[in-house]
Amino acid sequence: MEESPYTDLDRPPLSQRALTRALVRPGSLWSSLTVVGRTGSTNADLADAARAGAPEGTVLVTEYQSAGRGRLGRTWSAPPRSGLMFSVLLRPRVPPARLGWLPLLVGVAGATAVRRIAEVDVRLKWPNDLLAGERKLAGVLAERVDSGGDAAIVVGMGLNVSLRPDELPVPTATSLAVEKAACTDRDPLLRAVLREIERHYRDWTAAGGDADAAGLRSAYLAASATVGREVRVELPGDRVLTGTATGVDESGCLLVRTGDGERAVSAGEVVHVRPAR
Ligand SMILES: O=C(O)CCCC[C@@H]1SC[C@@H]2NC(=O)N[C@@H]21
Repeated sequence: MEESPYTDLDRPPLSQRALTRALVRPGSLWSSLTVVGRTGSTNADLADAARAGAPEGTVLVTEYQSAGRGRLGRTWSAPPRSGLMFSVLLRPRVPPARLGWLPLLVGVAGATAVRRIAEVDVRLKWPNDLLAGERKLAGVLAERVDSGGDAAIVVGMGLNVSLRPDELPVPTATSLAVEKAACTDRDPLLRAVLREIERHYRDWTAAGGDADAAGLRSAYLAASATVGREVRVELPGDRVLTGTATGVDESGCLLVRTGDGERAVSAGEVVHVRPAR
């Protein structure tokens, strides 16, 4: 088996038993919760499980990933037990045009949980990066899986928890420890994130994926660090868009007012230029 490049195991493990007892209950969205010591990517594992017919609400958590996936073809890595890295399998019955709100929903849930448990003031860079100041604390990757029938979507989150400054993957990243969080215990953090996802997901699916009716758009805008700012958006295919971010549409696209009118962006890397006046 491929060895981890890290030797520092001076960090407490997650408790599958306690997490399962707290989260996997009759009537709960979460149907099973598994913690593994290591894997390639929890998103890849749950995509395989989805194709094999795994039910909605399957949760996979890992202490270490050797091939963690990020948005836009990037990677995600962290020393063992230093972060929260998990994926959930969801099968939302909402119109396909509204599915773009699901990763935003998970971002809102993460931000709420981190604020409450860790007492760190986080905001969301569109679509769903959790920022402390302008530095990235967590990211979300949603991947659609073709498993026949309803849409199956695997949503994964990586949250930097106890990484020291020298362990951060890039200078623009941060961790709860670096931000002097009130709590860096991953069990309560994971419980809070999953409970927040469940709460928003129930409201959103009950509203047929309508982000306004579910109160999701207002929650997202309240947490947004992007809307109202001047932005540069690096679009797929080396194109760049500049303008002012004005909102998020019913599909979860970022609306940007440019010199040529308003554009709806469905994918890309946002760079905050400076506050809009
Ligand atoms: O900001 C990003 O680019 C998204 C990062 C998402 C990382 C998480 S870690 C758990 C899950 N499994 C993966 O392979 N990726 C996501």
